[in-house]
Formats: sequence, structure tokens, C-alpha cells
Amino acid sequence: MPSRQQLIQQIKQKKSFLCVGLDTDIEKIPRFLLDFDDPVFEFNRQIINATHDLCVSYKPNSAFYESRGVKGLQSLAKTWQHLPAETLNIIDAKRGDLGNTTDMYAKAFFDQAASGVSFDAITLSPYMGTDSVTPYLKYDGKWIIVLGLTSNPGSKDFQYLVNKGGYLYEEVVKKAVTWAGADRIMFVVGATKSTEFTNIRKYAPDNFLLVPGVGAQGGSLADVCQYGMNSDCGLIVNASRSIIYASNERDFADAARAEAIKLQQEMKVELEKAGVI
Ligand SMILES: O=C(O)c1cc(=O)[nH]c(=O)n1[C@@H]1O[C@H](COP(=O)(O)O)[C@@H](O)[C@H]1O
Repeated sequence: MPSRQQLIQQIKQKKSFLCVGLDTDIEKIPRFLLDFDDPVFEFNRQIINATHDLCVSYKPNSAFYESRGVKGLQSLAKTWQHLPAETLNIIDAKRGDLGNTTDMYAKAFFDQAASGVSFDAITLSPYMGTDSVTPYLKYDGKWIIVLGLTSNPGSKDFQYLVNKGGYLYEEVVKKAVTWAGADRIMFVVGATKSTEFTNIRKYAPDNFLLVPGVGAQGGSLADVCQYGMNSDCGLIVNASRSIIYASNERDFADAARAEAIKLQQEMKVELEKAGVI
């Protein structure tokens, strides 16, 4: 489980701040994998083996596993076991519920003895407030990643409501930074919102931002870096479909690696430009 310093160290060493999203859909993976006992795990295993030197994080999206019931949870547990120790291994669960229920979600994703998995970080919806978030912080060293400003069109419905002269998403970030230090809390900010990064940085100058939305959703890496990067990098940029489904044939892992290299090369240039490396 990387600490903030270890994460920064890894970014400098790999010259990358890439997170590979494991949004593994059994309908989309190459057909030949269906001959394996656990096709989803086999797909993830090959993707991880092909990309781990190019990325600093992996993010399985829980929905893709939960949707397959017990089998899906088994694939998720096996995938977790195969993830490298040095990468920040995020479960994208977008949970948010009140205290005692949150204790159960925390066990489900952070407590290996209870559930068989122990991710390093979890994505959370802040809508239910402080007591829906803080129980996760009882787990030493684990990270929480709070939805700040999301990448989807529906983000306009609530996140841009004006409240006390600022947007609701700004209030979320202002409040959430009081829950923990920049060594325990990150924010999700969609790559499709690049100019808003300046705003977020006013309230969260040091926090890492998890940025989905490059690749399939059309966000620009250069814009994200221009407005969101800080002196430690401060960004983890996720790409899921554009990497993992780069090919639907037997060469899928090589094709994923080629896409990851393209992003890593762009990231290296941005890190050099900002003086991080
Ligand atoms: O929390 C997230 O990761 C997330 C937040 C957000 O605002 N937008 C967003 O796309 N995501 C997730 O990031 C991933 C993006 O996948 P691709 O669009 O295929 O790269 C999916 O797992 C989404 O659920």
C-alpha cells in the first residue's frame, strides 16, 4: 500500500501517473478467453502483466464484478491477489451510506480477513456527509477518494448548483479536506472538466486528484496537466476502455501495452515540462 511519498517516488521512477482501469466486461473480452476457468481473471492477469511497469495504479470498477454475482466477486478477489504491491490499488465502488453500514462496506473492501480483499483506496460519494466517509479512515494507511467533480453529463444536475456564492462541488472539496490530510484523501475530478481544476486546486492544493475521462470520454491530458498538476504531480489519470479493449484478439495484452506506452510517453513530457522529474 503506497504512502503519499511512495506514490510520488513511483511516479518519478516510472515517469508515469497512469491508472489502468479494470472495467472488465465478460461480453467484451476476446472470445478465446472463455475457455479459461475464470475468463475475467485471465484477462486481468494478462493486462496487469503487460502494463505494471507503465502505471502507478489499477482501478477495478466494482460494478463489473458485482454484476456477475459470486463468480464476479471471485474474479475480483483473484485479481486483487495478482495486483502488484507497489501500485495504488483502488476499488471503484462509489459507496456512500451511514455509519454502521459504512463499517460493513469498509470490511468488504479493506479487511482481507473478512472479505478476501484489501484494496489500498476506495472511491466514495460524499452526498451523505461526514459519517458516511470517516469510518474508512479507521483503517491505517488506506486512502479515501471522494467524488469532487465527475466527468459525466449528469454532473451538472447537482455539482454545479450555486450555494453561498460557490458551486456545490467546491463546498464538497472545502469540507472534505477537513476529514483527513493529503496523505489519506484524494478527489475524483473528471478530465472533461479541465478548466475547473484551477478552482479545485484553490481548496486542495496538495491532494492527489484521480482523473478519469481521458480516452473513451474525450478529455485532454494536456489540459488536465496544465490546470491540475502540482509540484508533486498530484494527478493519477485513469484510462479504462481505451487501454484494455485496444484489441479484441489474441494480441489484446500487447495492444493494451501499446496504448499504455502512448499515455506514459505523454505523461513523461508533462512531468518534465512541470519540473517534477
Ligand atoms: O470514480 C471514477 O473512477 C469515475 C468518476 C467519474 O467522474 N467518471 C468516471 O468515468 N469514473 C470511472 O472511470 C472509469 C472511466 O472509464 P473509461 O471511460 O473507459 O476510461 C469508469 O470506471 C468510470 O466509472
